[in-house]
Amino acid sequence: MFVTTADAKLEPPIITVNTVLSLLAVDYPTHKLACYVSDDGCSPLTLYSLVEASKFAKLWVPFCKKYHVQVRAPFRYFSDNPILSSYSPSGFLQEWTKMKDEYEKLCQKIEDAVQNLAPLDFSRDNVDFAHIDSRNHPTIIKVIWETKERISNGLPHLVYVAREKRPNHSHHYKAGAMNALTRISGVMTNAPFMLNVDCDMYANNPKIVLHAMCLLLGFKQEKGAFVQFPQMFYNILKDDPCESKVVEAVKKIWPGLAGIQGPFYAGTGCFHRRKVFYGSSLTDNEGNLTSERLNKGCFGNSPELIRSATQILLEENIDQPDDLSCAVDAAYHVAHSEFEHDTLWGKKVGWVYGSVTEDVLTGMKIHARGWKSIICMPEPPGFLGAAPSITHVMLIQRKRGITGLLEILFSKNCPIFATLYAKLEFRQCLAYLWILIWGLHSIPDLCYALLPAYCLITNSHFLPKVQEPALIIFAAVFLIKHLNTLHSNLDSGRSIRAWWNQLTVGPWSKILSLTASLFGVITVVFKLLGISEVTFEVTQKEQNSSSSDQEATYDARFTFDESPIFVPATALLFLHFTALVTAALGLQPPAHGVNGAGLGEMMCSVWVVLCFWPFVKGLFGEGKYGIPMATIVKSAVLALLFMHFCPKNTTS
Ligand SMILES: O=c1ccn([C@@H]2O[C@H](COP(=O)(O)OP(=O)(O)O[C@H]3O[C@H](CO)[C@@H](O)[C@H](O)[C@H]3O)[C@@H](O)[C@H]2O)c(=O)[nH]1
Ligand SMILES: [Mn+2]
Repeated sequence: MFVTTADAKLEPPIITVNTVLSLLAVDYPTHKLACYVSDDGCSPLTLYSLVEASKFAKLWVPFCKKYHVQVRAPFRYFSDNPILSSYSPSGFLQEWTKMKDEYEKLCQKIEDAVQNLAPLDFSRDNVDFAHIDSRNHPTIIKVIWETKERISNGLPHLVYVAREKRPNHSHHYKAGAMNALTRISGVMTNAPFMLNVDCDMYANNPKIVLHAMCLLLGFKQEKGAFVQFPQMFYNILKDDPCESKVVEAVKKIWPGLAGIQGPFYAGTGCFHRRKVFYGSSLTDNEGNLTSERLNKGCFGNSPELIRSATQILLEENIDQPDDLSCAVDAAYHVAHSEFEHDTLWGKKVGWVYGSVTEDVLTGMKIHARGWKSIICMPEPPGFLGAAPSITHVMLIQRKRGITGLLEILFSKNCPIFATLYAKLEFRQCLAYLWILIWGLHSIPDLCYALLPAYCLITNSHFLPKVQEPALIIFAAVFLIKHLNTLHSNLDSGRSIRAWWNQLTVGPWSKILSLTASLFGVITVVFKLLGISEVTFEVTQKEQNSSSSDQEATYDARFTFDESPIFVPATALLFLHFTALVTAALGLQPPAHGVNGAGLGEMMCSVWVVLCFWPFVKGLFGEGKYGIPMATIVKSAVLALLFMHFCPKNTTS
């Protein structure tokens, strides 16, 4: 079980701790489990929090198992009061209260450490954390808890890992972290299956491992490379228009994919077959695994790793070390920043490098070797995470996503090649293309958003006039589109209210498109031109335990900063204001006959302004709710430039 975290500030340790606790408490023989936490931030706070959490886990895990607790992430569990029915076993309430006390103490300790109130006690290990720079440090591996006795109802192993980082070595962000974890766990415990989650995705269903094992084991012919649980969120508001997208994906697109080669790998909430990461193809029969493929050039210079990989590939019995500490030296060796040098890691072995959406890329490479993937949607959902509630975070996330997907599209990893030269099925390829070109929508979106303003300013038209019957076609398209969303909303059991939100806030998708997606496209163009590098910006995570206190509306959540990402949309708005004023006052000389702009263009222009309503509010907002002056000036300049280049209509 792998958990990744990268920054103790953006990803508060208490969130990671909750995820880890929910994993330590799953229903499965514990001596078969181990939990590894990768900390790319190399923060003593994270380690301290995990050490404290492991002490709490000794009470928490037995409590969960004794009372069959469903949600085993304490912050979620304690956010509801216990349902005390006549069935509550005697003593439950006392234990519940005690557990809640203990959890609050744990939170307090972590909070104190974060606020720098309590000195962190690393008397044994302080050498490691002295003068740590998170971008330049040696490997730190700490076995926080080790199950000595092989009993099935104890605590799983818990290991903290901060892989070596050096400024002159690319660490490949999350993909690099996953590869380091794969190797470290390979030499330490070498389980044939690996679960990975982001630090904010807790296990919401204690039976997840059993569900996944049912799908991965016990078939005569194994086909499934990984079992993906859909990415779901706990803090989605009622009638949230963003939810409708998620629901649609889960209800329609994922099951659709399941009929081809299976769902995409979503980067979190996924159980992988380890041997797939070691390069095994579906049709490889054991004979293909010659020792030549298991050499240093492939896996790197670690005899322990090669031995463990051999056991996995040949499906031999796995010899687990009696004592994890014996394996720590080997683990340090494989976590070295230079270890991957001249090996196939990141290419044919492990998570694939070359995109900030390493998940889609890695999943595609697995499908290209002929494997299938499996979707698993138990009730209650397997994993839940926090959806970003501030727009700013959403924009970063979307921009990174779009960038990563386009990186794949414009590289040798493009799925078309995988279909032509490897085993990616044609329809699966189409599915990948469908998602990879997502960001390119922003270009037509931009053109369409400019069109009405352009027409009003130059007094030309793109729509038929009111009296022309052709207008019906346009009106009908508009109507049908919205009736269709209404239908799909009602179909998935959501209210008319949700549909209305989608209609009014739905233009959000336009905002995202003309801010984040557009910048994603620009980032990729810059990368292709060799002007700049793409980096993985980690998103801010927050812990909101109950959704009821989140009555905030979407507009109220819209925050701005100096980032250039807001410039195009603001400029667009200025343009439409100018256009509408021009048209209303009839400042443009009328064009010949019926060729001028008409009601249609006006309505479209108003519609664009409505779509960007949060920006209109932003113009008048204050503090983080207002668009900064610098952005306004830049946008105004951009809008003026556009108007300058509009062809002038001269009266003749
Ligand atoms: O250098 C890094 C950067 C990130 N992470 C971890 O990567 C995860 C995802 O980062 P986050 O900022 O939360 O990005 P999201 O957009 O929420 O992530 C989605 O998109 C990513 C890229 O497609 C996938 O890797 C994730 O699994 C998927 O949840 C987090 O656990 C981070 O700690 C690292 O371990 N090392
Ligand atoms: Mn995330």
